[in-house]
Amino acid sequence: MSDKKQKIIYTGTDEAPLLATASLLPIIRTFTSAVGIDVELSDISVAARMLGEFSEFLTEEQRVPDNLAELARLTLESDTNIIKLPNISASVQQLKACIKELQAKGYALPDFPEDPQTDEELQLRTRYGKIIGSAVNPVLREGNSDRRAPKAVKEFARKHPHSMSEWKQWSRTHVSHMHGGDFYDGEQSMVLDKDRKVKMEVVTDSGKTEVLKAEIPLLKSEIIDLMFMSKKELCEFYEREMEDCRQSGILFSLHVKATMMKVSHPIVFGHAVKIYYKDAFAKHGELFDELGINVNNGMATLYEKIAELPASKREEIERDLRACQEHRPSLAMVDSSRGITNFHSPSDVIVDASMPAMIRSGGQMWGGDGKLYDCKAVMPESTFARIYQEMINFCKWHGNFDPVTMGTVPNVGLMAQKAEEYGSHDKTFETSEPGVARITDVETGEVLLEQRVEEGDIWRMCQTKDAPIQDWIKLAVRRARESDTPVVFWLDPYRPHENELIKKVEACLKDHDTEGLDIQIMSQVRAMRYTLERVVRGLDTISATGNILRDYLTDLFPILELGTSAKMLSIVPLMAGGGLFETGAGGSAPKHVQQLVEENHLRWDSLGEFLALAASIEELSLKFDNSKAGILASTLDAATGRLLDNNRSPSRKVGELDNRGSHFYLSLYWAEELVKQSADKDLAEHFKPLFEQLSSKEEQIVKELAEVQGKAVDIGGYYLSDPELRKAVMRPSGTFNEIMDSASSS
Ligand SMILES: NC(=O)C1=CN([C@@H]2O[C@H](COP(=O)(O)OP(=O)(O)OC[C@H]3O[C@@H](n4cnc5c(N)ncnc54)[C@H](OP(=O)(O)O)[C@@H]3O)[C@@H](O)[C@H]2O)C=CC1
Ligand SMILES: O=C(O)CCC(=O)C(=O)O
Ligand SMILES: [Mg+2]
Repeated sequence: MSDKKQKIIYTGTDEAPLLATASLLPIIRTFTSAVGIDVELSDISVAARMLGEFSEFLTEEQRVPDNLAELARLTLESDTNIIKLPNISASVQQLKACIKELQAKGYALPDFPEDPQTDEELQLRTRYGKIIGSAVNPVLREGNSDRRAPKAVKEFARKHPHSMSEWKQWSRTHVSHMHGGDFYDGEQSMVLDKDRKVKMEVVTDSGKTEVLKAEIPLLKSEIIDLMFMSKKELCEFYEREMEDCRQSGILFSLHVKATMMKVSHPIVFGHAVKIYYKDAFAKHGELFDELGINVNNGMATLYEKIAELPASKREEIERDLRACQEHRPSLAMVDSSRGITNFHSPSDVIVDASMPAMIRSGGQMWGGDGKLYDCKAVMPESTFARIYQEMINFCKWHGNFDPVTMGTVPNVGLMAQKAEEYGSHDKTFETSEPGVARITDVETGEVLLEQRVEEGDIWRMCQTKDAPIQDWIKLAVRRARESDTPVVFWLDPYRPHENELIKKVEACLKDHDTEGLDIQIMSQVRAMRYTLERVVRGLDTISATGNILRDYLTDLFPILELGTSAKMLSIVPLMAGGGLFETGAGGSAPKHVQQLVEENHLRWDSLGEFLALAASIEELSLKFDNSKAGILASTLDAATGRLLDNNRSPSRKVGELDNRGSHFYLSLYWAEELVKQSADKDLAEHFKPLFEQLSSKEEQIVKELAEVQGKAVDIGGYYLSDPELRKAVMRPSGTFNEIMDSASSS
């Protein structure tokens, strides 16, 4: 065994995963300390990131280190091993709520400048912008992604299938996307002939040259793309689709990813809201501007701002908004009991999760009356929307999928170094004047790519470096070999960017041993159809995709196959040699916190954490030749399998086993598996007392964990809860705590 320090960095995040960590982390440490592995907690919650960014506003004692920057640095080192739990990708509303909570707790943070005017406000806006949206994952992802349902999880889903609503052939649900004027339509792409520095600029019709990004360093062989979305065509599209939806009497639902596409999608969302409430905006637009209302952040901000107006004015606006609804389609609801529609916030409906949920529900979403209806799922950008229509066609024809018999679709996703659209937000702009948008070589003045844009168009540049592409292809070949499963590269030859990728894939595959492997390249719609034909026959197919489809497919298939993406194994082999282990592919489940606070029951399932932990320990065992760690990893996997088989996962109902109870059973089974194994006698001896105590006290511990439920609890905050209160709530069994604490010190 090597002498180097063996360490796992476990991320402290937000909401349900953070609560679960208060219970699980001490348990993990009890086990890993026996094999020489340290587990260090690194707080990267929204609150911690905010405090890290604005230290100059804080007192000495209030300051915290910039943990995310440190983790980003570590991803470039070969020994790094990080377990990354889901975190909040904050909307503006969430950001403001976090600022308010921290200010109330005595942190003198500046207010969020909603409508920045002065230089100082613009600077603050930029700094807060770093915390908004998907600000963690892209920074840590210095590798491509390998996401799959582990065998035990898939088998469990087959034995205990989740509910699936029926698809009717006569369902009117469908996807609507633009057929022109979108990013797909206007894309241009090129591969760099040499290292260059470029700038992004618009030469306006009025004769100005606006430099929007002064210098972007590019490397030889990387792919760059230039694309735009026409405001005019987007608005015409919305108008047409809203009218079509009204006539057909189904729900209008808009599916965007405003968290990850944090510049473009709020704008795309805002236009939908403004078209829907067109007459009210025509009448009150000036007042809305004066009030600093920006509906790109959702109707919630509008209602909040007009609440400050005199009652008569507010009522007039509300009446006018309601009048618009009369000749518009009904909106899909996020929470019909509270009247929260799809337009409330751009981050309430997140496409990767919302479309699978709709497909799982037989193509229906909730209407304002709390009943389910068919819907028009609007995804303006056509590039990836078509895969959902293909799946809907398949469901209408074949009926819903059956989790008992369906095959599995693991994914190998190109995402390293902010690949493709998901790395483009610092290179995305809304044009203020018509002109020519172009990418120009800073040194030679050579124009590499250019296209015409009009006022209000969204234009952007995407980058995909060559090393991540080569690594992605290698990973796909490796996964095909290791799992003996066919791979389909989902690449569309009609899209310039993907056409360049196809050339690279074809060339690179020649350098790999692909003897006996089934590797194909298909455009997205064909790839979906091909994969689904196999899925219904119980056959497995790896999807090798770009970054957006990685995100979409690793929610879509897991939600259909397993009921949730939280049960996925999600590994990011870092290109520098380390490992990033993401827990599941799901989010941070805000509803779970509400339930805990109201009735002291946490239904968060830590299965994703268990799977990631085993993979993380396994990697350390290989890297440091630590055979004991290898046993710890394999016994953890065995314990997780038993947890599933014995139905010790959290229940949704108060009074029944919850997250904390499932952690107890994991400890019990893990200790037992360690005692049962014969490969390392010392390890078996070490864990024997722990196993004996846990098993003899099982009844009492489960009773203590159940007894506390049913009453409201205080964790001292939402974004910055109190660690002591969190610990008290999440570790309520004195008997269990005593056993675990004494085992870790022994
Ligand atoms: N990797 C990351 O860091 C990611 C972060 N996010 C962020 O998470 C937040 C919420 O996103 P949202 O789209 O609502 O998606 P979530 O995945 O958080 O939740 C959707 C629903 O899935 C179920 N669910 C998800 N995970 C679990 C789990 N571990 N145990 C039990 N049930 C689970 C819950 O259903 P039920 O209510 O029925 O219990 C939950 O309400 C946002 O801030 C988003 O940006 C989203 C995706 C990935
Ligand atoms: O970082 C985020 O906001 C979401 C990430 C995500 O959905 C994913 O990687 O699957
Ligand atoms: Mg996702």
